[in-house]
Amino acid sequence: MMPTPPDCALGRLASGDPRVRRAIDRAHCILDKPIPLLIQGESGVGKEMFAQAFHRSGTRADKPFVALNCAAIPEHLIESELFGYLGGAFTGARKEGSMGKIVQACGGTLFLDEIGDMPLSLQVRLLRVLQERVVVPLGSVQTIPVEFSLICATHHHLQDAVAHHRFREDLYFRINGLTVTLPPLRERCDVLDLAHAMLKTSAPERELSLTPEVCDLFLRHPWPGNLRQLNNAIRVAVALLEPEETRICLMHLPEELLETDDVMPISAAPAASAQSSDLKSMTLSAIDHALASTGGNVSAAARLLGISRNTLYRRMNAAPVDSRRR
Ligand SMILES: Nc1ncnc2c1ncn2[C@@H]1O[C@H](COP(=O)(O)OP(=O)(O)OP(=O)(O)O)[C@@H](O)[C@H]1O
Repeated sequence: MMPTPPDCALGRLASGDPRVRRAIDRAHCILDKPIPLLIQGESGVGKEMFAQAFHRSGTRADKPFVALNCAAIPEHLIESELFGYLGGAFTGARKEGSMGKIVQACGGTLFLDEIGDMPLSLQVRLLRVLQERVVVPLGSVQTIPVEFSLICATHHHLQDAVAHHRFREDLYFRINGLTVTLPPLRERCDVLDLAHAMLKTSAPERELSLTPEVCDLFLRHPWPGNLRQLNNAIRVAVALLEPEETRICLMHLPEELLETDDVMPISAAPAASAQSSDLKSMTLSAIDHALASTGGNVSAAARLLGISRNTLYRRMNAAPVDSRRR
């Protein structure tokens, strides 16, 4: 499998994690081929961002990317949103009708988020569209030919849903040309890389870093909200930073991160002592992760941790042998 070129949108998705890298490379192999992509993973792992990057990397990049979240709208509305309708097709319908997401996506990409939550009755209709490549809007007898690239995403295990008759097997085989699974953030080894990339995006004009305590917390936190939660934490921290400050420390983080962690709560840790205890409390897991994600490059690991190279060497040498085996 060829590595994804770094100059396309898929290649630019920050990832030092081998599972994500493999998902990117596999998806890149089917770019511009008539193979539907299915993206699995917990909420907030970046499924929609992955789908958008996939769309932007292909020849359809300048065509529409049309998304529909099947879990976010009621059953009767999904039908009209997806297939469109003629004016007056049902009570409350717009006078001028609606072309529907499938027709809007023609020539581009249709992204069906939370496909596992699509009601069974609509699954039959979607299957027909995918097989026959035509849409019949509600209230119409005319067929509209459609051509689009399909990406679906779900946090459900679709094979289980098929086994429990909540998802049609024939539709499952239609939509999973290639399945990629994005791991939850707690299992990724590039949490600090992601945090730094998000820092750059949140404050492009500033040279900001994370204190070792923050790195340590980030590495230990279970991140139930995944990348969405990390991104939110970074945005909050940047907003709370004083203009002259350049280091994100614990006091800048959202409270729920500190409450669910065994780090000393901020109420008991005044800002000054939080700063001075940074280095002492930096655990070896932070150092190990930083070294692992930089391929053992001490200078890069020190930059990632927001400390100098010499300080990192001192910290590594001071580490008791037993604790290094943790
Ligand atoms: N590769 C990435 N780099 C930086 N930030 C990211 C990345 N992927 C996701 N994010 C951040 O996480 C947020 C959630 O991403 P996204 O909506 O793609 O997740 P999702 O898995 O589709 O979530 P859901 O299942 O809840 O719809 C995004 O708004 C973005 O802020």
